Amino acid sequence: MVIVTQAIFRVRDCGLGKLNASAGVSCEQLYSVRRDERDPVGEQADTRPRPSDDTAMTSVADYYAGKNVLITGATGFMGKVLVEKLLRCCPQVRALFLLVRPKAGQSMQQRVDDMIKCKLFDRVREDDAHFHRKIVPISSELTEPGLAISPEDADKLAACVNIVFHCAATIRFDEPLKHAVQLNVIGTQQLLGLARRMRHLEAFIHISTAYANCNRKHIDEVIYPPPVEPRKLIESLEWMDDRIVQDITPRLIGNRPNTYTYTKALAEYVVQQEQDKLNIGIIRPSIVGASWQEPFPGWIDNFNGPSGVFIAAGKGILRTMRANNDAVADLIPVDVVINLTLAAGWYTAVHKPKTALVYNCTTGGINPFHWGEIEHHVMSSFKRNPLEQAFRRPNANITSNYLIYQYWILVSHKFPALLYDLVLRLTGQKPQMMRIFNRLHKAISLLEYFSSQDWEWNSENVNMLMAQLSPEDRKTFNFDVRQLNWPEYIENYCIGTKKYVLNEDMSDIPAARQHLRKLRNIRYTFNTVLVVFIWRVFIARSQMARNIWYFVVSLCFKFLSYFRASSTLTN
Ligand SMILES: CCCCCCCCCCCCCCCC(=O)SCCNC(=O)CCNC(=O)[C@H](O)C(C)(C)COP(=O)(O)OP(=O)(O)OC[C@H]1O[C@@H](n2cnc3c(N)ncnc32)[C@H](O)[C@@H]1OP(=O)(O)O
Ligand SMILES: NC(=O)C1=CN([C@@H]2O[C@H](COP(=O)(O)OP(=O)(O)OC[C@H]3O[C@@H](n4cnc5c(N)ncnc54)[C@H](OP(=O)(O)O)[C@@H]3O)[C@@H](O)[C@H]2O)C=CC1
Repeated sequence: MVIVTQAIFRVRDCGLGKLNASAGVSCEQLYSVRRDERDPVGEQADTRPRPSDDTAMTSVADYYAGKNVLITGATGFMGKVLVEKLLRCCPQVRALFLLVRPKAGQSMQQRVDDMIKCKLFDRVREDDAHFHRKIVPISSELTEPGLAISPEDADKLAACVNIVFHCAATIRFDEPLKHAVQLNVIGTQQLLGLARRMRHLEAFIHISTAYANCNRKHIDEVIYPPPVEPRKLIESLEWMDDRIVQDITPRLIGNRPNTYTYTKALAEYVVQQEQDKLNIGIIRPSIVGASWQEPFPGWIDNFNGPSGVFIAAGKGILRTMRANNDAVADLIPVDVVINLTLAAGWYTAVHKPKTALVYNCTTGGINPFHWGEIEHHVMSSFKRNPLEQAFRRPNANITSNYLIYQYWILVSHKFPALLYDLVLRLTGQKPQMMRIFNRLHKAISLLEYFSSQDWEWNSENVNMLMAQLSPEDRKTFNFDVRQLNWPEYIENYCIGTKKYVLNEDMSDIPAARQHLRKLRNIRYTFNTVLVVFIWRVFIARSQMARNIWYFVVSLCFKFLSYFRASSTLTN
């Protein structure tokens, strides 16, 4: 409560801040500190923002040359890809200021060091072994007053930053409303407050979601009126205790499925309020999946959205899910989203649109693919490239029928889990399968809203942006999803979950295939034993079943004798 109150005061303070508020520390002073220890290019780099007349004709990479970029959420899935792409394709970028919080006993510096060691950065490392010198981590917790940035750092940022990419958010579908508001709405307000202090800011790019307005079927590239005035909501949450907030959350979010989409809609409105003072672009990606092409196909590092479902299906745990076979699966590769984001940053800074431009970054209207097709390709891909130690052979079926779904949950999830746990108990081990299934059921129940229906997104601004790019930039910052070959993409996606999420070795595939064959044989044996057992029980109890059995057996016998006789005659 105290945090919310302080945050609101801070936001109000920020609201009074003037665009050119004195930062107290100059950009040169910042680099006098950083240059010695980290930034060898600092001497030559030009920190002054370029006038838009000069930049109007520049390429995207040229625009970012010499710029100081601030990124929130850089340790997240999309943030990492953004950092990588900027460093690789805009090598003249001056510095990347990453707002990072210490987490799980690690300092922000350790977290950034770990992040840049990961495979995602291999290509950047090849090009420039010292790329880390351009990265300047800034300690920040977005839910704290003033983003918990030290006054010195805040002054430095105000003096230097040219472009802001705001990626940080809570993307959990079960986030309590208060926390979702604190991060997604108040955090955004506070960042805008800081942005208003940035004397050389040219663009503020906010990452939203295509589902911010999922209560509508047709979604244009406009900011719709918010479900509630954010200020009023923030004021109310200030005095309400968590229990009350929990009780009223369903009524507040109305026909949106969760606090995530609700708070992202509020955040868009909050960002829009600044369009008179800042050059703003809003990116709305749909369901962000593994990379399509860059830095290499299939890169993914988390269980969010479809990735967790694919892995659970590949491991043979997930056998069914509620989804509409014919609904459009609006997946968008992460590299496409990042390319569009960087291009939008360039366009916003150079062309300075009068109002905030929204970019619906989706595939459904351009190159549609459906959940039924996804199911087919995911299953066949995991049969070709199996995951290690699968629980059962991959075989998931999606259905939109509630009763069929419940039937499969019982027969294919709960019954095997009970059986497996029984075996574990009997062998003196801790039962675990039922617990895993309960967590899986919670996850898929939160996703089914998105897989059971489809939406139509207008993408005029995306088309306009593409038309503005030079042919060269259209290749380097490619977001033309018409070229996306879905079966190939899904295959790489599944392999990516194996390699990068589960850290499995591709050389183990023969052993994994052998394991699947073993599971198939176990299944055949189990099914045969089951059928014989049921039949035996049935025969023992019913005269009619016995008669049918004798009839079938005698028929088979006659059939065999006939064949034997006819083959003797022909010989
Ligand atoms: C072949 C079939 C084709 C059909 C395929 C249809 C796919 C249909 C996708 C629609 C997707 C819409 C996406 C909207 C697009 C945005 O705008 S937002 C971005 C997406 N955001 C998310 O996906 C966040 C969703 N996740 C959550 O909210 C939380 O992780 C959950 C699901 C509530 C679970 O929270 P938790 O219990 O606190 O714990 P957490 O550590 O997060 O995860 C617990 C377990 O659930 C598992 N899990 C987490 N996420 C998932 C997941 N997505 N799936 C499975 N398991 C998961 C974890 O692996 C973990 O397992 P264990 O390692 O414990 O065994
Ligand atoms: N993934 C998807 O399918 C989609 C995502 N989006 C949007 O894209 C953006 C990025 O999503 P994605 O990369 O997938 O999300 P991730 O969950 O992977 O990353 C979230 C980032 O936000 C940071 N963050 C969270 N809480 C705080 C905090 N209190 N203070 C500082 N930083 C914080 C995280 O830091 P830390 O590492 O410290 O936790 C992390 O870097 C979000 O705005 C999301 O709404 C939109 C559509 C789809």
